[in-house]
Amino acid sequence: MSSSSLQRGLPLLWQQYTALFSKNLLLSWRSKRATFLQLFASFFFILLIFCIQEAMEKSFASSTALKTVTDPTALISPPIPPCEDKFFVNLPCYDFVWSGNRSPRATQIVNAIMKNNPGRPIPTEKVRSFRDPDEVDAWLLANPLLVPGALHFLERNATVISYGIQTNSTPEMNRGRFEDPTFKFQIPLQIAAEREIARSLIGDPNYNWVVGFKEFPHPTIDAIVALDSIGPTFFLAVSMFGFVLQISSLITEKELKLRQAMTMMGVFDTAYWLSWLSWEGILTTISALLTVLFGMMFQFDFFLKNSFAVVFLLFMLFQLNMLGLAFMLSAFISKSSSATTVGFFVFLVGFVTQLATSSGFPYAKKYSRMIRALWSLFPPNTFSQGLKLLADATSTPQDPGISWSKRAECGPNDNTDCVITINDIYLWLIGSFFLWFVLALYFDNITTNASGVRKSIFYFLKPGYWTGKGGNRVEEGGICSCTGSVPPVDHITPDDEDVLEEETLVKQHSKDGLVDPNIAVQIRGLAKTYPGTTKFGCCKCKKTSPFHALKGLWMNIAKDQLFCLLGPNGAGKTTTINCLTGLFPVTGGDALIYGNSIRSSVGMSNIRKMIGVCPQFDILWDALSGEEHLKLFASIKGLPPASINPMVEKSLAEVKLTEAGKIRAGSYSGGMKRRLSVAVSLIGDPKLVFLDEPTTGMDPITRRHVWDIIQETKKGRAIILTTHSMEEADILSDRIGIMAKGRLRCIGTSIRLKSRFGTGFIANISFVESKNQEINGNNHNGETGALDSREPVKKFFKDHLKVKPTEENKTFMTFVIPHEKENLLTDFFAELQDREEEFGISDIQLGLATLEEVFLNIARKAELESAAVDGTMVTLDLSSGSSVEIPVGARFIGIPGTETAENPRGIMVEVYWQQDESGSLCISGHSTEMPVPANIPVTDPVAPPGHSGVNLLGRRGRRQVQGIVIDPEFASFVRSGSTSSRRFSL
Ligand SMILES: Nc1ncnc2c1ncn2[C@@H]1O[C@H](COP(=O)(O)OP(=O)(O)OP(=O)(O)O)[C@@H](O)[C@H]1O
Repeated sequence: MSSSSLQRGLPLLWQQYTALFSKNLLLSWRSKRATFLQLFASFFFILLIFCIQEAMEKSFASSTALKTVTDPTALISPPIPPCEDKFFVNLPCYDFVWSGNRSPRATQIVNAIMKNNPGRPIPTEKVRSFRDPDEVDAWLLANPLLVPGALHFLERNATVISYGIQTNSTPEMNRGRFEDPTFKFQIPLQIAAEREIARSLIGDPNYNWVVGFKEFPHPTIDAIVALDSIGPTFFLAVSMFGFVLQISSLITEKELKLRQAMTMMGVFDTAYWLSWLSWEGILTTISALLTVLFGMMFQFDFFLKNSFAVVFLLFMLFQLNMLGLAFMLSAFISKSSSATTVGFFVFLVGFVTQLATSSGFPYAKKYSRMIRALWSLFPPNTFSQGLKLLADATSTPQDPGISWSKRAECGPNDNTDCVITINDIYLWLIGSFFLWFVLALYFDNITTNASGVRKSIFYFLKPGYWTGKGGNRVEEGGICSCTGSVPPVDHITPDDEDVLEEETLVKQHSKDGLVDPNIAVQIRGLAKTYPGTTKFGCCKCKKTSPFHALKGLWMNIAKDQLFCLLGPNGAGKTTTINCLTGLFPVTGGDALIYGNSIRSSVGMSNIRKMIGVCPQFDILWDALSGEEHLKLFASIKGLPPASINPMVEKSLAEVKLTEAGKIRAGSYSGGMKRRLSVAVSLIGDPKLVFLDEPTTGMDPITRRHVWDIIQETKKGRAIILTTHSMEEADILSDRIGIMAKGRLRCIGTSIRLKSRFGTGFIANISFVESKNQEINGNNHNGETGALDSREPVKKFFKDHLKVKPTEENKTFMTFVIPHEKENLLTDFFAELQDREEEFGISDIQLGLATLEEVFLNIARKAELESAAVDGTMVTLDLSSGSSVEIPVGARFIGIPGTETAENPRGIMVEVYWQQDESGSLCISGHSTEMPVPANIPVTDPVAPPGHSGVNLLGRRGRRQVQGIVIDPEFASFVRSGSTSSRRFSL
């Protein structure tokens, strides 16, 4: 399938939208628990409100507060209650105390009060008497909470008895019940005192004294009391489920670079956002609908009396607003684990502002419009006011609620200070939703993505953004960080002849404006410097200095060619790929991909249609299967719908994932994930494929299988492959470029590199076992004998080529023959073959050095080059037990202090290097000690920058001895650098 047959324009937008929508649906379906909570959380909260209301009704059972009272019944002569009935009392308590006990008449009156208390004569131990009110006060002060009140009698004369009442006037609340001291205690005590005083004065102990008390007729206070007060908080909590889930889905896609992968596949931002908006919009609508239905199910007047549409719209618009807010906030969050924290913070802020809203702020005439407008931007506030309006409209049985037609009118209960109607609330919610959504899109573009790039602050002012022809240019660094000035990279003329030749060729093409039809990618002086940034955090300033990751790459990559980019960690391979795929803006130079410049937005959008990328890390959704991944990416890429299913089947079969095609990628092994990533990169038959370490984590069999796939797909397209496996590079590549420290160090076919940078030819000589034994005669066991039998061969090599075996055992010997002896080899091996029988040789193999050796050589030289500049040292432990510090990558090291009469120039060793698991260079061993050749004159010791002077162990403190570098490369780096003194000059 060629890029020309891919979908474009509106059909592509629609295809991407439907694919992304299905992806969102699948993700929600696969995380059922979270989706269930999002939809049904309202049920639990409404149930809770219902329970709270029931509990309130129970505790108010003795009061008429929650009942409608139209014809209040009179309370006739209520009795003095027992003191234990009080909410807060210390036992044993008194029902009342009194003063005036020196008056017999008062004593008689009190006795009558106790005896005649309706329904319950008061026992004597429940009453306490005092002489006068002062005594009572002193006692009350010393004995709190022992009595609800006191009576004070004063007999003035035979016909006048004064009395006074003293009560604890604090009203009290306990578990939702209310105790008013006037009704609970004072009135019964007063009635009792007056009744008995009257009887005493009249002299008739049966005198009838009836007093009745009636409350006002009043309507019920509906359960909406609960909804009105706790409703806003509870419904805010309901919306938080969706809010947190939404933020975490968006951030996860950003964090796992899934968004970036989709962008590289050419996803439209519009399709991406619309797919989220519509799916979450559906969930929100269902959740709002269920909230209203649950409210009706629990028979709340709030939900029953207000029109269904009015209530539903309020809940739906509110939840949609919270969604917009979630979209917007997600632009500022980089870790999905922070979603809950952000959700909690928003909830807390919402809770506080809702409290203020419930208390009337700022929806009253005394507050300015401006304050109201600002306040209404935060969805929980408007929602809270909406709930209040609807609750007010159903607060009494007579209130009919708000109907759809009356939504723009002020309710009957709030028309005195009516500044906002439910219709205004809708308008605010719709307006603020669009505001949040537009801000979400804007911030999404101008905040840095997972790769640390963003669009400019005014990107939307560029016409190219709207026409689709450009406007995709990205910048580096966050909006709150200032990128420092980027120092230019010095151009260094390559010292390798092949690299220089390639550079000259590309420069010539570029100068002549020539586009070679056989070239897929032409890299023209590509440079990339990660700018140093200064980030202003809360209390500190973070500074990083600029880093030159690519220092000018020039090369051609032909069509139908697999170009392998090798290099140690940090060489700049991934940076090259990211620049070529448009993920990072380039600092200098350019690259043409099939004639399209990566620096032009139009070029880049053309390039995206013809490339496939398998990034270094697997970019997959754990919850989607292999098949679903391929379908999604194929749809994003724009494959015609009819071709998607056959393509997916074929692709799965190619990467041997047919069986696992329906299994979720989360349960794939590392190798399976890589294979799926390779399959994704090949979707749509791209003309250029980038494979960044595609076989990492694969077992040898699968790796070979993937090699087969790559070999197969090589036909008709260019592939740029990076790998740390030399075997892979050797087998697959048509051409290899080895990079180190941001520069191309060598380029050519595998054979060319081996012959130029390997130590030479490797000759493996195998011996005939029986011949050995024959020569050994009767010494069958002796190793010495076996070795002696090979002496003639050793001598033959030494005499003709001046080489010793690097490895030897009973049955074979290995010799490394330097390149300069190449012209002697034909005659040498011809003679060796002729004398095979004489030497007891069974087989002779001659090969070139391995690519690994070439790679290590190049990496070692690059490390040494940078060690000369920045002084990176490692410790070399010598077999003699001592150790020296040497620059990373140094090959020949002179050991200071080993000069003797026999070896006037001292001793040196050859250091062997290898790559560790992380790809860094480390010492693997060293050769036996040997004298420093006589032709190397001894001068001052080498002191790379950062290392001040030589410190010989024991002479100055306990610092390490620094080895003396005898590598020619190091000498030349140091000479061109800042350090001028060397111990050996070459
Ligand atoms: N966003 C960034 N900001 C600053 N420096 C970066 C950034 N990305 C990469 N680098 C640095 O640029 C250098 C090149 O990195 P790059 O990822 O291209 O190396 P690589 O050759 O792909 O290595 P590997 O084999 O480990 O993948 C490294 O030293 C790295 O630390």
